[in-house]
Amino acid sequence: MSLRISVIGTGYLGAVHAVGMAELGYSVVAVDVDEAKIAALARGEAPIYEPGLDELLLKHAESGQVRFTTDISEAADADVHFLCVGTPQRHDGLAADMTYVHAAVDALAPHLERPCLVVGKSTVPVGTAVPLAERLVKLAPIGSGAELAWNPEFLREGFAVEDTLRPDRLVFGVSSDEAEQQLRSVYASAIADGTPVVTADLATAELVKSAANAFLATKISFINAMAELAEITEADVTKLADAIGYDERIGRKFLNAGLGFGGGCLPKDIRAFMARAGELGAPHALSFLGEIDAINLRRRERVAELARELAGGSVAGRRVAVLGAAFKPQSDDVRDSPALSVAGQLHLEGAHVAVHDPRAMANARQVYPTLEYADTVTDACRGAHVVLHLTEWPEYRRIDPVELAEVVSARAVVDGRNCLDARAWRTAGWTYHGLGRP
Ligand SMILES: NC(=O)c1ccc[n+]([C@@H]2O[C@H](COP(=O)([O-])OP(=O)(O)OC[C@H]3O[C@@H](n4cnc5c(N)ncnc54)[C@H](O)[C@@H]3O)[C@@H](O)[C@H]2O)c1
Ligand SMILES: O=c1ccn([C@@H]2O[C@H](COP(=O)(O)OP(=O)(O)O[C@H]3O[C@H](CO)[C@@H](O)[C@H](O)[C@H]3O)[C@@H](O)[C@H]2O)c(=O)[nH]1
Repeated sequence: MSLRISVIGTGYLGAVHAVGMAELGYSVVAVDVDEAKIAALARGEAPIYEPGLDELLLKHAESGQVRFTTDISEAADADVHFLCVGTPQRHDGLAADMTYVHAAVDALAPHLERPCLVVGKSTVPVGTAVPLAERLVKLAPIGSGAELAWNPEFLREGFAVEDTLRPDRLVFGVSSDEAEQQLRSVYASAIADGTPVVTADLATAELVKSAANAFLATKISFINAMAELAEITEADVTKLADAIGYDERIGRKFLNAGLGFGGGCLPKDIRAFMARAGELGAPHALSFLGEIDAINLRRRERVAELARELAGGSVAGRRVAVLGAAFKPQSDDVRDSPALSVAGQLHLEGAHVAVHDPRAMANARQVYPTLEYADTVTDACRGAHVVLHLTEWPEYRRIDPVELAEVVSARAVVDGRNCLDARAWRTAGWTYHGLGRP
């Protein structure tokens, strides 16, 4: 009989994971406490924008391969339960808020009458899983045989469906051979296609995830530190990245200098990692991540500063067009969006900020309701004294600077992602400013 899977938490990770498991042929029940989200998913409507998700969701919701519910007791019969709830940054510090993980286990455990594997996918501080396993066993009915494993998730938003169906690696944090075998059967098709598997203890699996995101954040801040120097020396950080990236030990990926990293993962994960190191008595081990965070946040301030300079010293009373609201292209996610952070700052300084984004306007409006939102790039830029290109949607690269010049008040553009055609913009009479790119 095919495996029965439950997925607890249907956000950016869980919704895709649930649908991905259905695509692999498993019978899936997906649970969330958010009634509106579950109602939308049950209708076959994805509550997030993620390329490829709509089609798969519709197919599997209609066929009943995946069901959505707010009633966690409906997950009781699953063989494998994936925990995909949020672990955001706490409001009172850097550490991860583990409330949702605990609540999910507390709600699920009493229903686990039969042997099953509960698999954590959320990103958690190292040292979470062992006590969580004890909590699970304590709250499950006596003799239920429920066991905990950790299988961190590495998907990228914008490529989430692809990364779920064809992961580049699998990490299984397990306490028994049975747990490993169960995870191997869940992911049998990816493993048959050659996806490498690293099997480890629970702590290693947790640590791998934090380490991966810390490394990615470090790579981005490294190149952005180079961009700071390139800007002063009028060197070109994009060429620098190409040149060092040809060294296979370095690699060109994640060396795109610009406005820096945001989103629901890298910023909060490096902070939680630092906080955890402190709790473990090793604060110095990760103190460099504080600098990685600081370099990253300086990029946002630099773009705000350039906007002020280009607007004649202050943005008060000036019109600023912000192209991009999502934290990255191909996503509607605005969590810790660098673009919106800059937009919000300039708005606070008295600018009239008009934002455009192909997918993230509804989410942006919820977080920054006082900004203006324009349906088209042209409308966002009408009368602008400065245009800020802050999220590199492909359509922004196709903007004709000659046409756009007709609607702005001043031809000044900051390319916060260093990917517009600088020569074309300058030829059309614009003052073009990249970040570490002359
Ligand atoms: N977003 C990503 O690309 C990604 C990738 C890898 C790992 N992660 C990690 O996965 C976790 C989830 O991230 P996300 O981006 O999907 O967050 P999210 O906020 O989009 O989704 C979390 C979901 O969990 C639900 N939830 C909260 N408490 C619940 C409970 N008790 N029972 C059932 N549902 C509950 C929320 O309503 C929400 O829908 C985080 O730990 C994150 O770091 C995320
Ligand atoms: O060269 C680069 C690459 C990325 N970014 C920025 O970095 C952020 C994060 O990008 P990316 O890592 O592609 O997006 P996420 O979807 O947040 O994915 C990260 O976070 C997930 C959640 O933990 C992990 O699963 C993924 O492996 C990890 O890449 C975005 O703001 C990007 O604009 C840069 O500034 N320069």
